[in-house]
Amino acid sequence: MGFKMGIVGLPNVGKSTLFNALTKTAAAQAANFPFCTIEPNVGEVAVPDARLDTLAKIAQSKEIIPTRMTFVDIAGLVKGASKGEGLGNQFLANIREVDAIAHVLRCFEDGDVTHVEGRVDPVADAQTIETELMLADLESIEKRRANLVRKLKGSDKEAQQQDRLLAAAQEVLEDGRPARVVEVDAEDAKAWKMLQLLTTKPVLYVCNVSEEEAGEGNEHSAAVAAMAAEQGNSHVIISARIEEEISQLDAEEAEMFLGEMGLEEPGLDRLIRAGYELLHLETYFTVGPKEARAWTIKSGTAAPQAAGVIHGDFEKGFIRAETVAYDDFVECNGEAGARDKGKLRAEGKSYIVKDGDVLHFLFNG
Ligand SMILES: Nc1ncnc2c1ncn2[C@@H]1O[C@H](COP(=O)(O)OP(=O)(O)OP(=O)(O)O)[C@@H](O)[C@H]1O
Ligand SMILES: [Mg+2]
Repeated sequence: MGFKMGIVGLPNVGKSTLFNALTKTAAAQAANFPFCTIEPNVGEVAVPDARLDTLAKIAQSKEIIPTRMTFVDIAGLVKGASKGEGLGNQFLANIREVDAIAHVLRCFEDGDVTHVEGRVDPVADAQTIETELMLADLESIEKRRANLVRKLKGSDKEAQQQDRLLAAAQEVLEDGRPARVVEVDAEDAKAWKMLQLLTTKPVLYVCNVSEEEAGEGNEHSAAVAAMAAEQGNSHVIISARIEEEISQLDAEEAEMFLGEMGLEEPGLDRLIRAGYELLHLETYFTVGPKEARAWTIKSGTAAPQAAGVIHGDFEKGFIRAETVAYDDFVECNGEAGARDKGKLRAEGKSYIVKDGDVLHFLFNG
């Protein structure tokens, strides 16, 4: 399925620096994915997961293949983008296509790097961008509702549902709030998502701080943290500059560098994991002597659909899944041990796959 995060923010806040750092990681592992096509501003990034290495060691897998997430580096938005012909609207269309937004906020003071508004104030910047996204949503809602008028005269159920949802979004937006605050029933969830409103996308704030502040952050990132908590959004503190430097080092050098900076892991790993959580994603594994591989599913996915992530035929011909929980797999030192100790379960079509499951699918095909 492929989950996409859009990197969004004002110009010159460090979006491309971050994107470059992220995609350097992917470049190093690109050999594992010979068939993956990458557009210039779109990059696939491996999702770091220490469990995969542990599983590979136990099963003596020849290859380790992490699961991946897509990042899209979107050009800077400015005040008035929602009204802008051409580029402004083009960028907004790019945002429409992503599943979640990584909103980069300039939290570093550096006189040499120009801030478009001439001051460092990430909370105000966040509001500038959110306002543009809200205006863009309002405009598209008005257009769409106008187009629905004719259909509403008949008894088109779908049009009625759309119009009702659009009206609910319009009401909060006119009140100066993002559409994500609208509470949506389960029956409307799909149609709501299909509206692709920009301000319904989950947001992760990325506080881009200076190199010295990568560990603890600063007053600006603290202000963002407070804003995020109030909104129910999450945030990470990162120095895009450092991440870029780290991404160019080999594993050993990177570890030394991190140690010197007093950091436990690259900020990118935290960012990717936060994005994963934001999208309610989970990982299951397939493990054998050939390869140990991680796969991404939405939380709450049933076994046949989880199998479908590997191949459509696995889903169509699904018979059952042999399942070992990650901890059991490690404790029993592999699948054979798990089987001996009765930790290998056979699960049917209604089984909801759990994060960390090691799976083996049986199917007709
Ligand atoms: N944490 C940081 N500390 C200091 N300088 C930084 C930091 N992050 C990025 N920069 C610098 O800020 C400048 C702008 O970065 P970058 O080009 O990544 O921004 P951008 O958001 O992609 O801009 P645009 O929207 O114009 O494409 C670069 O000179 C970059 O080196
Ligand atoms: Mg850029």
